[in-house]
Amino acid sequence: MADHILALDQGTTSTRAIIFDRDGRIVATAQREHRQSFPQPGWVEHDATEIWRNARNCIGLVLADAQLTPADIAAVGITNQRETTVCWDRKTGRPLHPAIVWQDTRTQGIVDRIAEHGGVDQFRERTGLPLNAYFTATKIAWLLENVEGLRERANAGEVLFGTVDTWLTWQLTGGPKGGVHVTDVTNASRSLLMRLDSCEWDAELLAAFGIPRASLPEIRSSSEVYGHCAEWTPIAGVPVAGILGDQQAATFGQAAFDEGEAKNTYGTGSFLVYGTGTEPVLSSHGLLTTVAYKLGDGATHYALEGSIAVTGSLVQWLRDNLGLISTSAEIEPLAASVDDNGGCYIVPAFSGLYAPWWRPDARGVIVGLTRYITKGHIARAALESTAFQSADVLEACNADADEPLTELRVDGGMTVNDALMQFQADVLGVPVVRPVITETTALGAAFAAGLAVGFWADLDALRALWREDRRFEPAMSPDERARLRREWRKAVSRSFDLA
Ligand SMILES: Nc1ncnc2c1ncn2[C@@H]1O[C@H](COP(=O)(O)OP(=O)(O)O)[C@@H](O)[C@H]1O
Ligand SMILES: O=P(O)(O)OC[C@H](O)CO
Repeated sequence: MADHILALDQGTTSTRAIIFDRDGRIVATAQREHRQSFPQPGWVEHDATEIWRNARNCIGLVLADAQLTPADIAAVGITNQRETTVCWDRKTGRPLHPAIVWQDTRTQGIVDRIAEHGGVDQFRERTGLPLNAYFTATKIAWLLENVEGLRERANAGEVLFGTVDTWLTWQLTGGPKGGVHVTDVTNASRSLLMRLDSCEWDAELLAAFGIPRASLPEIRSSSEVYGHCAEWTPIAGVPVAGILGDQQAATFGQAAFDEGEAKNTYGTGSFLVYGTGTEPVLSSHGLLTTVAYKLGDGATHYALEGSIAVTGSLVQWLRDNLGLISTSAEIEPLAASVDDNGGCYIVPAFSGLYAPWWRPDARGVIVGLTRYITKGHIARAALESTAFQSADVLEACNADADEPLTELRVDGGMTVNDALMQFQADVLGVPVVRPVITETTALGAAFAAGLAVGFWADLDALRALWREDRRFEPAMSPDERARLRREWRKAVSRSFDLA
C-alpha cells in the first residue's frame, strides 16, 4: 500500500525532494543547490535544465534513501519559487533562454513604458498586484521582445511559457511526449495576467503585455490529479496531484487555512501570508492580494501577502560577495560576538524594495558606520534587517486586517537561528511560534497532493498534524522597540532614489 507522499520543493537556492508519512513526518530528504547567475547588475538567472536534472536526481535519491519504490508513493506534490519564468521549445523540451528569476529587475523598462499610461496601480483591482518587475508577465514580455525569433515562434504555437511548477510538471508527465502544460491558481495569481475573481487569464492584460494565450499553461486548482509521471522518471506512474507556489504551500503546511491565520517564511526572501477567506481583500498599506489555495472544485481562498525580496540572500551575500563568513550558519556566532548593532543598519534593497514600500528606485545601503563598527556589527545588522523588514510588513498587515495578529507562525531556512527568532519577537511585540516541521513548504505541497488522492481526509485531519516546537516571547521594552524601529525607518529612507 502507498503510505507516503513525495513533495518536490523547487526553491530559489535549491531543490529538495522530501518523503512524508501519514503523520506528516519526514521520512527522507534529498537536496541539491543550483547555480545562480548574475550576468549584469540587476539580472538573476537560473538554468532550467539544471533545475529539472536536480529535481529528477533528488527524487531518485530520496526514494533510495527511504528504501521505497514508486508503488509506495500515493502522489507527488510540487511547490516552487514563484514568478521565475521559463520558456522552452514544445517539441524538444529545450529552454530557449535562461530562466529569469523573480528578483531580476531587467524588466523595469517595460514596467515604466506600461505605467506611463495608467500608472503602477492600474491592474491592482483585477490582479491584486502593482505593476512591478517582480511579476511573471513582465518577464515573458521581455523574452518576447528580446529573444530573436521568439515572438514569431510563440505565435506559431512552438513555444511554451511557464513558471517552475509548470516546467517541472510538464517534464515529469512526459515532456515532449504528452507532458501536461498546467499551472495552479496560486502561481497564476503572481503573473499580472490572471483575474482574481474568475481565476482565468484576462484578454486585456494579455494584450497589454503582448503575450499569446496559446503559449501559456492552463490554470487549474492546487489539489487535483494533473497527470501521471512518465515511465522514464524515477517515480513512473505516480500521480502529480498538488501544485502550490512556495509561499502559499508554506501557509498550507502551517495549517493556516482560515481567515485571520498567518505565517512568515524566512528563506532567500521572506513572505508573510495572511488568509482573508473566500473574498479577495485589496490592501491600502502596500500588501499584495493573492490566491491562497483552491482544492479541486472548491471555493478559491485568498490572502494578503507582504513580500520581502532579500533576507536569507543577504546572509549569502555576506558569505559569497564579501567573504565575511564561509557558511550561512557562521553568521550566528559572528553576530553574537557583539552586544548590539552599534548603530549600524543594512537595508538590502538589492532588487529595489518590495512590501510595504514598492520602491524600484531603492538600492542597498549600510548606514551608521563609525570606526567602532566591526564585522560582528555588520553580521548583526544583516540579521536584524530581516526582523525589521518583517515588522514593517506585519504592521501593514495589521492595518489592513480586521483583527491584529496576536502571534506569528514562522518557518524556512533562517528559523533555525534562535537569536534571530528572539529578536523578531522583540521587535514585533508578539510571540513567534516555530513548528516541529519547519519544512512547511514541502509539507504544504504534500498536503495538497494527499488531499487530492484521498490520502488525508480533509483539512481537519491536516490541522491535527501541526505541532509546536518553540515559542519566542517578546522581551524588549516598548521604548527600546520604538527607538530601534525609528532608526530602521530612517535607514530605509536613505535607500530611496538610488537606482
Ligand atoms: N543559521 C542561519 N542564520 C541565518 N540565515 C541562515 C542560517 N542558515 C541558513 N540561512 C539562510 O537561509 C536561507 C535558506 O533558506 P531556505 O528556506 O532553504 O531558502 P529557499 O527556499 O529560498 O531556497 C539562505 O539564504 C541562508 O543564507
Ligand atoms: O525560493 P523562496 O523560498 O525564497 O521563495 C521565492 C518566492 O516564491 C518568490 O516570490
